[in-house]
Amino acid sequence: MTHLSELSTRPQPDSETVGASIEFRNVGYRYPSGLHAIDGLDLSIAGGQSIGIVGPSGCGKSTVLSLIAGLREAQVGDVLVRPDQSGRHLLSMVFQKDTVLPWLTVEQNVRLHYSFKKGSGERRRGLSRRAIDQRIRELIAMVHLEGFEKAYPYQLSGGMRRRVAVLTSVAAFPQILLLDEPFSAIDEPSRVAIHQDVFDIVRELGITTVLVTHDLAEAASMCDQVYIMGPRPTSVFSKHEIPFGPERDMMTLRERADFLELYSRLWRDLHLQIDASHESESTRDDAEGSH
Ligand SMILES: Nc1ncnc2c1ncn2[C@@H]1O[C@H](COP(=O)(O)OP(=O)(O)OP(=O)(O)O)[C@@H](O)[C@H]1O
Repeated sequence: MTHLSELSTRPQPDSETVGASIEFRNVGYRYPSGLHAIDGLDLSIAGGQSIGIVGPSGCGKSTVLSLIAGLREAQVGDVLVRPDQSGRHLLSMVFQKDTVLPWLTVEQNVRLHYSFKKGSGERRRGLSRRAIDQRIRELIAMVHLEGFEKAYPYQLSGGMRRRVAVLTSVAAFPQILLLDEPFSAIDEPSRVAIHQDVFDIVRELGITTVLVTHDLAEAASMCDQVYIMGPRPTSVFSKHEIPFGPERDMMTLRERADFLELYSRLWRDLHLQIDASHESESTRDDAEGSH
């Protein structure tokens, strides 16, 4: 990929561009229906760090993201999102479903989101139309879509559309990026290539990233910490430090013995929680059946 350090768009990294920090303190959340989704959840994410959230199906992972995004409010405990000092756009989200606008080309989609960049006012600050065009081109090059600027989303493969979706979400240079199973619908080789792009982009831009996924290898390769969640109402079952550092080659990482060893530790915990989730579901069914 093209490194931002080679680009004129590179935001000036300084102590202020580190991304927002996020903390959950003993958080509990119930849906208005009464369904208890989260109970006693503690999480701590430093600015610029990437964490992965993995757990049994339906345990409450997406609910955690909606609390960070402020779409829902916890009834118990505190969700603290502390912006950095940069004044950057606070938060962007990428979902599993396509969020690319189908009536705009790749370049127009990226330009639209770039225009959301907080405090940019770049035309007003005297940046010429040509310079902005150059920045848009550079952003597109970051995800290897040169030559597809004028293509519409329907003319792209699933993997390419995902690249555009991720690119639009980082074009506004957010402090936080929330990813909700964003790559699950794409084939494995494309997925690993996109992991590399996203990993490099969020590192370079200093974006705090929270990734919800069912793919343990994805979490282990892209994150600094992985949290394995327990059954609903969910809380953290175990937290794992990922030791692979800021320079990672996604293609070869999966072949390494230390990666496979970590993967098997993660899997062991996830397996336990999947079993626990089945047990608590059958207990719930029994309790409901006895009424
Ligand atoms: N708006 C809602 N009202 C009531 N219950 C909801 C609502 N949204 C989700 N739920 C329920 O809350 C629980 C947690 O949902 P959530 O989507 O957070 O789980 P998840 O771990 O992300 O699921 P999955 O692994 O299947 O993507 C589930 O039982 C779900 O059915």
